[in-house]
Amino acid sequence: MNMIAREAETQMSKEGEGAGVVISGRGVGKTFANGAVVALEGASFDIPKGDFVSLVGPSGCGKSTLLRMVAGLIDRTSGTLTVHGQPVKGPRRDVGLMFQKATLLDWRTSLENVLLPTEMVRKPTQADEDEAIELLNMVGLKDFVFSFPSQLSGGMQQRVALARLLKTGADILLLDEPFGALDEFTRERLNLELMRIVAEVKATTLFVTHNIGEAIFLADKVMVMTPRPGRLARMVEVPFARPRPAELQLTPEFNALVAEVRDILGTH
Ligand SMILES: Nc1ncnc2c1ncn2[C@@H]1O[C@H](COP(=O)(O)OP(=O)(O)OP(=O)(O)O)[C@@H](O)[C@H]1O
Repeated sequence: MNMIAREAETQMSKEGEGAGVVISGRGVGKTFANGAVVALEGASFDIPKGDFVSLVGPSGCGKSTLLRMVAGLIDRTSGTLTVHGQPVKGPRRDVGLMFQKATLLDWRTSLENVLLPTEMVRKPTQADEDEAIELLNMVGLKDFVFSFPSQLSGGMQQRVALARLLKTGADILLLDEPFGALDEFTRERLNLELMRIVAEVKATTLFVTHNIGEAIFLADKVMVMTPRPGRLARMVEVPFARPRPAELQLTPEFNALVAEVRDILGTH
């Protein structure tokens, strides 16, 4: 990145912090294969502290790419991107990522899996263990603290992964279709719990999904993306008060917003 871009990034980060913005992008772009594949182009956005933002868009529009750039796993090709006012240069402790597949270690219990990120940096203490058990309680696995992944359903494994993510202490959660591989019933239940948990830990959350209803139901804002090249088409505000009962999804107001997002995506 050149000097001017770095200065602009620093200036922008100061402005962003003042406004309580946690993640900020200006003209963020990413190409692969020496520019042959434009995964994302010109994405500009501000995500305030504590917001839940859903990313929706067709397959290949750059949702995961954007998430990976925010996580510092891949570098951007253009634009500026800051987290907590600092240019993203690599993975950060306060940013945690969760994928569709839980990637738990089979030979470790739920508790031992949740303690893994702590073990990477130091020897876990009794307080760490207590906190891990509390987090497993929070995600509804009180009775499965000493179970192994093979003894858990897919939904339960994702719950362990969520507890493991929370144990890192990250206050920015990047969730890439975390419940996408689960059946609809389990997914809906986990979504309700996720809403409760992120509010409880006051996390700022970016949540990728293909499901428009789910995106709206969970979020304060929906980032609607369009493909080839991936662009941020609109940031749609979700006006519904919290806590949100599941029945909200049956109301005309909710369905009107679903229709609006479909319109932007051109999927009517
Ligand atoms: N490492 C890579 N090398 C080459 N092309 C890539 C790479 N990663 C992503 N792409 C391309 O960039 C574009 C955006 O991919 P990305 O995975 O971000 O989309 P997505 O919106 O998350 O898709 P999906 O909803 O299917 O997960 C796609 O065209 C994809 O093929």
